Amino acid sequence: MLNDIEKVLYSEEDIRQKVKELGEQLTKDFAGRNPLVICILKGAFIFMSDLVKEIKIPLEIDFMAVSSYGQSTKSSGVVKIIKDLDVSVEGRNVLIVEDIIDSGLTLSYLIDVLEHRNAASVTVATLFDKPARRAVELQPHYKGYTLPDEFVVGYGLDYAEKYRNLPFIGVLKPEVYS
Ligand SMILES: O=P(O)(O)OC[C@H]1O[C@H](OP(=O)(O)OP(=O)(O)O)[C@H](O)[C@@H]1O
Ligand code: HPA
Ligand SMILES: [Mg+2]
Repeated sequence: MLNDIEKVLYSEEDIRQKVKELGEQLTKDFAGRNPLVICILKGAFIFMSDLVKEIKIPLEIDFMAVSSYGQSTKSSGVVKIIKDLDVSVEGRNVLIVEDIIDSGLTLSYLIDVLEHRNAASVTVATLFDKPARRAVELQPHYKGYTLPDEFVVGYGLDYAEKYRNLPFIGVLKPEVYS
C-alpha cells in the first residue's frame, strides 16, 4: 500500500495539530448553539471522529452517505444520497464536516438539500480544499489545508475504496490509476 504513494503531503502529527486548532475555533464559534454536526460518509469518517473530540461544547451528530466518484479520480457530476440523516435539520445550526472539497459539486448539492429542509444555518468545515478544480462557486467557512491539483488519499480519502486507513494524506502515484 505504501509503495503506491508518491509523496506525503501532511503527516499524522501535522493533521492532529490542525484538527485541534479547528476544534478550538469551532468551540468558540458554536458555543450555546447546540450544533448538529453532520459527517459526510465515507470520506469524512476519520476527520469527524477526531474533530468532535476537539469541539468542547454540547453538540449532536448525524451521518449522511453520498457518493459521486465511484472507481474514478473524476467526479461523475451526479451526487447520490446513499444514506440520509436520521434526524430533522429544521431550525438547527448545522455543521457539515467534509474531508475534501474538490469540484464542489457534492457540497453545493448538500447545502441546497439542507437549506430546503429549513436548517437555521448551514456551515461547512473541510479538512482539505482543492480550489483549482472547482466547477461551482463555493467557499468553506472553515478549512484545514489548501491542496495542489493532485489526487490524494489517506486519512479517510480513497481511490476505488482503498487507502482510507493511511494515517497521513499523500499523493497517489499516477501509474496506480492511469
Ligand atoms: O467536491 P467534489 O468534487 O464533489 O468532491 C468531494 C467529495 O468527493 C469525495 O466523496 P466520494 O464521492 O468519493 O465518496 P466517499 O466519501 O465515499 O469516498 C469526498 O469525500 C467528498 O465528499
Ligand atoms: O483528491 C481526492 N482524493 C480522494 N477522493 C476525492 N474526492 C474528491 N477529490 C478527491
Ligand atoms: Mg471517494
